[in-house]
Amino acid sequence: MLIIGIAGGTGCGKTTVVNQIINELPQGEVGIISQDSYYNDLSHLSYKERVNINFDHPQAIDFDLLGKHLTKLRQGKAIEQPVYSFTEHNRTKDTLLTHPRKVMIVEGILIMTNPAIRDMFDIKIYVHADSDERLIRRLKRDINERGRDLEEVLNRYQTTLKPMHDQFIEPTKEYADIIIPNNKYNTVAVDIVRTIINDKLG
Ligand SMILES: Nc1ncnc2c1ncn2[C@@H]1O[C@H](COP(=O)(O)OP(=O)(O)O)[C@@H](O)[C@H]1O
Ligand SMILES: Nc1ccn([C@@H]2O[C@H](COP(=O)(O)O)[C@@H](O)[C@H]2O)c(=O)n1
Repeated sequence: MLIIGIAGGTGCGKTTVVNQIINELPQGEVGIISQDSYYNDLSHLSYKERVNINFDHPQAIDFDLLGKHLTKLRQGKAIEQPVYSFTEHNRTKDTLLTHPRKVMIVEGILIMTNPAIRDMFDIKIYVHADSDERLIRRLKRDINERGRDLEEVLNRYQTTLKPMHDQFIEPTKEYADIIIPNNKYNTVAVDIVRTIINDKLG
């Protein structure tokens, strides 16, 4: 199994790049794990308390569970990937049965901040987009798809998102084997990663 980690700040285009990579690859050969599925279970907190959580700090992630799941997948065993709700700020009761594949892609803002998780990646990719571009994308996406408003996104940006990005996320760029510039759609970089994966798939 080849495990590829794809990190980068919010709105840089990780999910989009992953979808572009797997598009045109044989179905059933590549699996996806999203870091968002591994936000800590916050069922013990009220909605009001959950809203105030710093979701951009490494401590917001259940890296133990993510590590256990990646180990199981490497052993050829299926896992029950949690399903996350951005409107509830919590895991749902659902899980997604995720089977091991020849290539597993793990994507998320904080996945390279944890040394044990980082070590599990055979290839580490960092997607870069400038912070103004990321903020614009995030505003549009969170308002259109994640039930947020302008005030919420800007407030979160100033209080946690930007400081956590500078402190924890951007520094993980130094661990990357490949950095994908993504201010514009980057089909060349996507093709290169797809070629590497195709090689592995034989
Ligand atoms: N290169 C790009 N140029 C313009 N918009 C993009 C680009 N890549 C992604 N987007 C858009 O930006 C938003 C955030 O992208 P997404 O892939 O969800 O980022 P991430 O997973 O890194 O947070 C989405 O609405 C997506 O369609
Ligand atoms: N309840 C939550 C949990 C996380 N976020 C934000 O999601 C961002 C990470 O996801 P991307 O798809 O953008 O990589 C992160 O910046 C958190 O602030 C949230 O808004 N609400």
